[in-house]
Amino acid sequence: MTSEIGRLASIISRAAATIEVSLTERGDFPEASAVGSGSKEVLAAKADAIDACMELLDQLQGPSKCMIPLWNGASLQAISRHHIANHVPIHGEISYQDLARASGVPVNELKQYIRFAIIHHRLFIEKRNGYVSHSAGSRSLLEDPGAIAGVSQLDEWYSAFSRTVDAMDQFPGHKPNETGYALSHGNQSIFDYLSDRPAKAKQFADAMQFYTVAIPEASPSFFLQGYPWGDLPRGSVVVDVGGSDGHVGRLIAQRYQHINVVVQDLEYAAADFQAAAKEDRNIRFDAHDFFSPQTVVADVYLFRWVLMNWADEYVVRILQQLVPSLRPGAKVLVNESLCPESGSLPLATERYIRWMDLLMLGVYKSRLRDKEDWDALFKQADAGFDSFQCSMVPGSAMGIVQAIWRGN
Ligand SMILES: C[S@@+](CC[C@H](N)C(=O)[O-])C[C@H]1O[C@@H](n2cnc3c(N)ncnc32)[C@H](O)[C@@H]1O
Repeated sequence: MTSEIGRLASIISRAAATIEVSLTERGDFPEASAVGSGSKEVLAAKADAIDACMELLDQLQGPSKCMIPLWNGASLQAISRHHIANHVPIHGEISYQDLARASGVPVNELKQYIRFAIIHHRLFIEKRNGYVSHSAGSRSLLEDPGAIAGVSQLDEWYSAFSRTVDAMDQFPGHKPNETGYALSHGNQSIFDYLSDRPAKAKQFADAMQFYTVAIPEASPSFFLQGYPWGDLPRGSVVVDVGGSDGHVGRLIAQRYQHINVVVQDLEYAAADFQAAAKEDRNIRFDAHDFFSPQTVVADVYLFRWVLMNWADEYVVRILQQLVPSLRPGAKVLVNESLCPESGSLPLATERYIRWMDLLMLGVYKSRLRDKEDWDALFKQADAGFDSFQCSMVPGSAMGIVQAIWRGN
């Protein structure tokens, strides 16, 4: 009989063989190319290997070690705040002393941050003792604005994580300015904080886009494929509510040119939308606060990664604001992770979803929801919402919730 450890090891070795064949056939073999690309078969093999590796590691380490995560966000905080990657030459290396002088970070602390990042985040390499060079990851912090924003945003969140329980103990309610984020950001809710700081707002919008690329399970491509956009009649209107700079609305508009997309967000996002604008004619931006009555009559109202930012009482109010513009047959779509039963999903997927769930708690005092939660919220918002459907998109960590307005 094979032990659990043997079973996991053989999953890994079978998956590795599939990946290796594909890489050899493609002729590119550096380890980095194993990330994020490949045929359906290869992607499935990678997912199997990742899940089995995580499980095997935990089993080998045992319960005590699992209780003590070797995690500390200070290294990423320092690297991002002090733009440390910018001071490391693209080719070649720099001594810790010179890097300390260039970045303004004291040399001993710099070594601590960088050596943590090398081993935990695969950022930088020390090919020669005392000299720092770029890894693929740290180089992206030099060249890729999305990666820079994504890591900088983690800096904002890290302080919020550490105040999550304080906020729960201090404030029994769910107001956006009574969160771990608010406690660590001058008692401002995240959206008030961003409204007052355009550069941080841009960073937030860029980070949202980066996480959809860096975390393949969160890619909007699943949503594009998993919903029958092509069946919507010519001239249909889709409102992307809380659509930020329009990065998802633009994907819909570009792929389905017969649809007109209206991206709505707070005033501050208008500049980000304009900056990201392409030549598309079938998309526009409207400044709109979703706590005020909806003014655009549309066929579909989309909330992607939006309602999970709000506690139940706010979600009900947001949905109610749609009612004046809803016509029979109009659809409301929610695209975000659904709260799964414990142990019901592959390990890596569930870990990502639980991370997201606690992020929602720390930053917004909100949560991810399951099908029953969504049914109840739509019914509470208005009895005119009907025909609930709730599904996970295969391969993704995101769900699609749909309610249809039958009228009142
Ligand atoms: C987590 S982001 C998601 C953005 C985008 N839908 C995506 O998928 O990346 C939430 C968005 O809700 C917007 N938002 C927050 N409060 C809002 C309000 N009262 N009215 C309209 N948009 C709001 C924020 O500005 C932000 O762009």
